Amino acid sequence: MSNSLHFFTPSNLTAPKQYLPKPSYNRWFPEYDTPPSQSFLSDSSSIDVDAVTEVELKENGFRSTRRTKMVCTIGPATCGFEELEALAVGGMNVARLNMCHGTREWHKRVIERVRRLNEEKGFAVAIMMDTEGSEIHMGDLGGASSAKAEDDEIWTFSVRAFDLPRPERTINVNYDGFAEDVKVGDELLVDGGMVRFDVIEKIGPDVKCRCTDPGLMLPRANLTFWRDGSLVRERNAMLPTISSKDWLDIDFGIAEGVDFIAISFVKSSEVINHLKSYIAARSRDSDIAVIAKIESIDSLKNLEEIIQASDGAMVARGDLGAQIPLEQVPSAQQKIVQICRQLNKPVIVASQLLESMIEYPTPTRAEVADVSEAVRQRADALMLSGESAMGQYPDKALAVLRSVSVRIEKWWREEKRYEAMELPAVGSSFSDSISEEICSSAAKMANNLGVDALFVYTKTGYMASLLSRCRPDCPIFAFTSTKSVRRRLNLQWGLIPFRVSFSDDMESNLNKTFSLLKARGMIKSGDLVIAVSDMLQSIQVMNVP
Ligand SMILES: Nc1ncnc2c1ncn2[C@@H]1O[C@H](COP(=O)(O)OP(=O)(O)O)[C@@H](O)[C@H]1O
Ligand SMILES: C=C(OP(=O)(O)O)C(=O)O
Ligand SMILES: [K+]
Ligand SMILES: [Mg+2]
Repeated sequence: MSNSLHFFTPSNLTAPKQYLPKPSYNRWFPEYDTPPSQSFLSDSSSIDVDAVTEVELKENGFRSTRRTKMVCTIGPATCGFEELEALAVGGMNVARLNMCHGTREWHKRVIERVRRLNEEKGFAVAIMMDTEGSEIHMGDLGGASSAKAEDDEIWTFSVRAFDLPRPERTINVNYDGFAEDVKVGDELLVDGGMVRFDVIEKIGPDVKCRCTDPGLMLPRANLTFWRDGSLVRERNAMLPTISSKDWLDIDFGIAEGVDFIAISFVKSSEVINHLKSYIAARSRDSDIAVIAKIESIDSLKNLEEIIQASDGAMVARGDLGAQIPLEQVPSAQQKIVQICRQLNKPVIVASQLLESMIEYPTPTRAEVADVSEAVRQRADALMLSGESAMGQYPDKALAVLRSVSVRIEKWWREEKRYEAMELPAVGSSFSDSISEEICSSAAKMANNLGVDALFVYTKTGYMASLLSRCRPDCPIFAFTSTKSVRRRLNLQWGLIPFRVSFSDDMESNLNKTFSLLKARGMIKSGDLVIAVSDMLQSIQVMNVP
């Protein structure tokens, strides 16, 4: 059975495509026992599918496959091949490298391991490089894992570099103008208020401070200072969003072919546009996506233009919570997630999701509620930071994200709890508008007809993102012909990306993918599927033969 609706654009009106040729399945029938590594040869009869997704699909069935994607920050706890593999098995879709920490050599080795994992074990883990940015932070504590400040203690914050061992109660600050900028009487906050000091005296490059709220300070913790109840940010506004060290890291990221570059402390859309042209001029395929981190007051002011210019955004609650009152972070998160959805950009909710799991094997009830809320908001992805980078239980933390996601997504579908979100038109051309209409109609049909899966054939990934944006009840199988597009689609809600070569002939594409997926036990005869593509603007409803 096959029903199709066609929407002709001016271009395909003049050259209508031959449609509905006779199906021929056997040609495409793959070997059952091809190990993932061998299916990576880009011959036309192979399909690349994430080994973990395949297992999840078979275990949970179509409908209960996880829709929310997972990003893990890689650090000392997870940089080894086996630890990376454990995260990949646990469902990590994107590995994040935070350039605040470690050397380029260290990051290069991690990238190589992730690549090897993908090649040898059939994963499609994407890589995100996150810039350091030029905000003020402490030094690395000379190798110590933390420093404890007690009430009333006097500590020295200084721009001087110290010889090791680090003098007692002394903290190095990365920013040369620090001692000039602070004033006696300012309040100095470490990591958004985890530890607080009053500035009591300035002696040349040294700033003496009295601890007013004791606590643990971690290496390279963020520093902000407050005067008369407001954040002092004049100087920060003058620092470049992308520092000279960041540009070197970006060159490194381009050379390594990372999939995403996340930019810290974005203030306006200009820097995003600049970086995008920089990347386009330097990387041949220019398929590195740029993610804007929303973590400053300025980024909140220019939210829409920043998100519009970017390929995605991150709600970076760590620094955001240091710049705006904590009680405003949840509404900012809700707003950022909503704008991203409306502008069709993937959004990551980050920082402290399962903070207690850095030390403990189970999360707090409040953390589970926080993760649930992000899933309920239908964010594209959740991110682990310290939990996976340096925590005791990275795999357990990932398992919590996974199980909470699957549970909340199911609850949402069963209870139909979604408020219908108004999705404004995002495209600029008539053809784009048609694609949007096709995707929203296909998603609606999929919900109303209770289909098993949406199939989308997409060269650039755009059509897949439009379907994802509708957050349909069924999973979306996204077929694309390049590895890089497939890895990038990994960040988007509900997409199960496959790499497969296909032609302009939809009927043969469908037959080919049906038989490839049937052979792997991922679909079966009789399953109801709705298919769309960006080559032929049509919606087809069909049972798998
Ligand atoms: N590449 C790395 N090398 C060493 N430690 C790291 C690395 N990446 C992350 N970490 C550790 O994990 C913690 C949490 O990571 P993240 O949230 O990305 O950084 P930050 O705390 O600087 O915002 C860091 O504070 C640091 O202790
Ligand atoms: C993710 C964040 O950025 P970073 O870890 O680089 O400070 C954050 O501030 O929440
Ligand atoms: K960073
Ligand atoms: Mg940050």
